[in-house]
Amino acid sequence: MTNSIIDGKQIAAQVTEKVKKRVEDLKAKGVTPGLAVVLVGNNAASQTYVNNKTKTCEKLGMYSVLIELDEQVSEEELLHKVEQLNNDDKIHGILVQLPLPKQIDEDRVIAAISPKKDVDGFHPESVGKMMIGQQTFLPCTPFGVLKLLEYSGVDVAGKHAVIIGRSNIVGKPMGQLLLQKDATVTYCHSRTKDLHAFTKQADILVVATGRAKMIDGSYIKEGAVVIDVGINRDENNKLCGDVDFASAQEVASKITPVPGGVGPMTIAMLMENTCLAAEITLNN
Ligand SMILES: NC(=O)C1=CN([C@@H]2O[C@H](COP(=O)(O)OP(=O)(O)OC[C@H]3O[C@@H](n4cnc5c(N)ncnc54)[C@H](OP(=O)(O)O)[C@@H]3O)[C@@H](O)[C@H]2O)C=CC1
Ligand SMILES: Nc1nc(=O)c2c([nH]1)NC[C@@H]1CN(c3ccc(C(=O)N[C@@H](CCC(=O)O)C(=O)O)cc3)C=[N+]21
Ligand SMILES: [Mg+2]
Repeated sequence: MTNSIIDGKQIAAQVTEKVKKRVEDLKAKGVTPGLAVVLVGNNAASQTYVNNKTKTCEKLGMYSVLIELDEQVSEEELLHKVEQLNNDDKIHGILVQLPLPKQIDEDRVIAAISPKKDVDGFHPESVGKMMIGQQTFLPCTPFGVLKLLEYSGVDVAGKHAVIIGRSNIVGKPMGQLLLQKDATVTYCHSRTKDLHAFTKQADILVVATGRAKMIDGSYIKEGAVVIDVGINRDENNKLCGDVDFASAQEVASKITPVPGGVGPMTIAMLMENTCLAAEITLNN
């Protein structure tokens, strides 16, 4: 198969270049887009993503604050913090890094974020609007995958898209967004019987399971487009996806690597959403 590797880092750079111009316009009008990232506890992986987010903000001339709370923080304290950020005019976007420790009800925290500042697109109001095709903040990872496909010249309409994974933050919204682009969508998950039978029919295969290298070339139809959302560590502690890249690229026509695929797009779309949030406040 003559395949091409989808360069997520490069496409993310193109997306953020456009955001940078919008940030300059906003600043000329007296508004600096601001993002608050709330990190509870000191999970090493979360720390990396969170650092990427605040670094990218700075590069684009955006304002960013990182709020680090103790692993033991109470739900009440966290909700109080979110409320402060909701009322802070310098902050246009709020992201509470997931997962949260077990004493905290994630649904309550997400629901407490003002939908106007919900740049993750996880609030029930945002999810509902997305479902019915109304303008809203789209969740960054699936939104980033749509952009990757668009920039790579993959036409989604009429294609069979198979999503492995049905989480609220990746799999579920991914299927909805592809459906809105006129794909025929199949969801697979841990209870799916005969996964092969479904994946082998996929023109576009999106893998978001959190299982290192579980999808090898044998699951993939010749010429399919393969999008690997997974971020895992392999036996040598090296970053790897949910797809076994070496065997998958033998059969795929286009494939995303890990790192350098979906991850950088997630960050780019977060920047775009934050910029959009600031533009909306300026126009209201
Ligand atoms: N690149 C990026 O920007 C991002 C990457 N990620 C990464 O993407 C991956 C998925 O994340 P997330 O959606 O949050 O994970 P979750 O653990 O919330 O969901 C995993 C999904 O995969 C399904 N699944 C698990 N094992 C299998 C299996 N053997 N066969 C079929 N389906 C299976 C589960 O099914 P069931 O529902 O039945 O349990 C579930 O729906 C992780 O590696 C994560 O680190 C996540 C967010 C952003
Ligand atoms: N409220 C919330 N919103 C999120 O968007 C969210 C979250 N919680 N919790 C965790 C997941 C994971 N996630 C990633 C973001 C960037 C990379 C990323 O930048 N990856 C790079 C490098 C990764 C590295 O070097 O470790 C790459 O794949 O090339 C990865 C994963 C966002 N998430
Ligand atoms: Mg919890």
